[in-house]
Amino acid sequence: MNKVYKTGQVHILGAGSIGSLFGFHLRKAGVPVTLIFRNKEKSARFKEWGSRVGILDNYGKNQEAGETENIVEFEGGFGVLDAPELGGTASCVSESNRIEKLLVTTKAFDAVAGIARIYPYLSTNPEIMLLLNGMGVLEKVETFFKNEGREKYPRIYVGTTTHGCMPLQQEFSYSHTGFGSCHISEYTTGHPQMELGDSEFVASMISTGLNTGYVPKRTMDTLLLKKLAINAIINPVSALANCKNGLVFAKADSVYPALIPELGAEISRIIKRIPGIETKDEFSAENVIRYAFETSQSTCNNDSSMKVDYDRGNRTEIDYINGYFLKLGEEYGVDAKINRMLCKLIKE
Ligand SMILES: NC(=O)C1=CN([C@@H]2O[C@H](COP(=O)(O)OP(=O)(O)OC[C@H]3O[C@@H](n4cnc5c(N)ncnc54)[C@H](OP(=O)(O)O)[C@@H]3O)[C@@H](O)[C@H]2O)C=CC1
Ligand SMILES: CC(C)(CO)C(=O)C(=O)O
Repeated sequence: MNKVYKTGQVHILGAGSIGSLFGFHLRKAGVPVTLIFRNKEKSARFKEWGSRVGILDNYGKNQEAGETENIVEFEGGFGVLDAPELGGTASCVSESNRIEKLLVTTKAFDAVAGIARIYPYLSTNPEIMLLLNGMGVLEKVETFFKNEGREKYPRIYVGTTTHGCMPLQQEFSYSHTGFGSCHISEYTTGHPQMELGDSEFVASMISTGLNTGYVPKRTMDTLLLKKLAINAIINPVSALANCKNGLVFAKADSVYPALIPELGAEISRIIKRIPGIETKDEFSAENVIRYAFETSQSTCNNDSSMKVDYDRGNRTEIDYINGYFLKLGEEYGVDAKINRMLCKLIKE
């Protein structure tokens, strides 16, 4: 059995596309996983379904072909947090079974409220890994734990991923449409930086086979900005143009050819004004557009996470993505008019 089998339970807050994808591969690597659903109805449906998650490995293949075939499932392999805050009974949350390792894969705007809800079940020094798009969540999570009266001190990791995953019609089943990578770093303040391999949680994530690695914080800062730029191009355009990631550039070109070049140039101007960004060449307009193009192709069959929400009439992460560039633009004196327009169009 895999070495990581002995590591503690990983709890996943946000068992949607990305949470289920990582949960599935953690289980495959022998890591015990408990999913945390929003309410007891969903948790009951999951148990009735056999506590399994289905993943269709569909990268590089035609999305239309055999969608419901070849879904690999983890039969009865997942625990479910059954806590009163979530409408359950807390039967599985004893003193000795507090949440030690929490993977947060909610949307950016749900993260803090979700953590607050399960706060009573966290151990005193939990490890919390934020694996979500957009910027600004880390600061909010830090503020939450620093609030007066809180007596839990988490070790915090931040991750970013370019895997593409989207829901299938069958609940608890997802299509892994784009095989990307995942990078993780530690952002705990007031603690020495860890060395690779220092954390069983990080080791478990690396064991997933999802092309996951640990990087130093400096590298991660750059990766997070790159991913923000990628999402600021692919996500709103795919939602507004109603297309899969692979068609974002062609659709934008046919409707408004200047959109992506102007957006890329605007993002580049903003990022270059951020003090301390050493790798300014990496953020030339040309490179920003290239990163987005490459990700649109490696996840060509994916519906971006923003498109999924936009189509369903749900709240989107626009404020944490293009809205974040808007805020940076205001701070550094760059008129972020294209980002402003995209925020407005997505919210209309
Ligand atoms: N999908 C993709 O291809 C990629 C997504 N990302 C990023 O990953 C993050 C997750 O995206 P994605 O997986 O697509 O989103 P999903 O909407 O599929 O998943 C988010 C999940 O969080 C759950 N949730 C929200 N609040 C709570 C709560 N309080 N308690 C328990 N569960 C909660 C939601 O539950 P409910 O369904 O009940 O609302 C939902 O299942 C986002 O930041 C996204 O931008 C990054 C790379 C690729
Ligand atoms: C990698 C990509 C663009 C995959 O669709 C994504 O991050 C998202 O959908 O939010």
